[in-house]
Amino acid sequence: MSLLEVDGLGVSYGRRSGRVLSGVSLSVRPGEVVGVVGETGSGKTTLVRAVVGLVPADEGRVTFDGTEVTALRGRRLRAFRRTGGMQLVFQDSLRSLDPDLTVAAIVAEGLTVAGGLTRSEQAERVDEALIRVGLDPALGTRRPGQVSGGQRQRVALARAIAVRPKVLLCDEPASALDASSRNQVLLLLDRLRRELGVAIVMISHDLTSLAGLVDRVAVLFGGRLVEQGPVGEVFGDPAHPYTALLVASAPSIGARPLGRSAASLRPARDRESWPHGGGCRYAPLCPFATADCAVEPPREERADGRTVACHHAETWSDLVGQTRGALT
Ligand SMILES: Nc1ncnc2c1ncn2[C@@H]1O[C@H](COP(=O)(O)OP(=O)(O)OP(=O)(O)O)[C@@H](O)[C@H]1O
Repeated sequence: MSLLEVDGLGVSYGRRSGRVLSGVSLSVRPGEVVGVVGETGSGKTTLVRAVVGLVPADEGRVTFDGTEVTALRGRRLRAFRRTGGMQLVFQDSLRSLDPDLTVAAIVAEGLTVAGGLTRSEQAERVDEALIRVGLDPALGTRRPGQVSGGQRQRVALARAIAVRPKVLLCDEPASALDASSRNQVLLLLDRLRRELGVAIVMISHDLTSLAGLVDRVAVLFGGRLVEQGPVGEVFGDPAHPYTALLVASAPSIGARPLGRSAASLRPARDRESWPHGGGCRYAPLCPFATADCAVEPPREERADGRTVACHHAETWSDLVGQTRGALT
């Protein structure tokens, strides 16, 4: 049973932006960690904002714990948000945390909004959340500018978990940090998932950050999911040429897709004239694309929890190497 179901989600920011997300489907089970990876501008932030109802969807549905979030408006949407079942954690905690509030007041924000707790119960929950993320409750009197970047990100996580959510939506939660603080935040997320049973959707452009943490991964390109499945399978044996390129470009994750070099997967640059119809968004760059890829919507093959949207999913890997000279 999935806790969060995203079904055919489409989003645009007005007519001029065009479709920023199209036909995105994703499901998250209780306690599961799902990674969403994609390059800058692929729509990752838009996806998490649309999931919590901060950006309206213009097609598709988001259902969380039995509630269709995309059908909620106005008062009902605000009431749903107050329950705190889904919590967003942003990349830049210096900007997302109110600089004038103390750490304790920040962590208490969601609890105040949800209501129903006495002052002392609320203070207890704040201390409990700070301890849970590895911070001394004595830090509660400081302001965001008076703690380190790594500590600030922990404060953002403490704020999110204080309301006991079922899903944390983390948008590049560690990418603004130095390597050591980044690792600590990733380890902390892993611990929170184990100790609290909270599901996590983790957005990142960095495969390495996702590799050791997530159960499943979805790959976004140009606002569409090109592939998703168990992380070991997707990173170990990519079914979409774009995923293969990402994996080959991230040697630190230890996977060796097809045993080939990144060069054979290198994007083609000679297809600018190809029509951008309803076909595969990656077609103009894909070294294995044929002309119909650009106009025909790619099939979504589903088997064993894996999905791949590629016309040549079964055959492109056989062409690696042969096509390089011909198409790139
Ligand atoms: N408020 C907005 N108004 C108009 N266009 C927007 C808005 N927010 C995002 N976009 C556009 O939507 C597309 C997807 O942006 P989004 O921020 O979701 O991508 P992203 O994958 O999260 O990128 P990054 O990794 O840089 O954060 C981009 O082309 C962006 O310019």
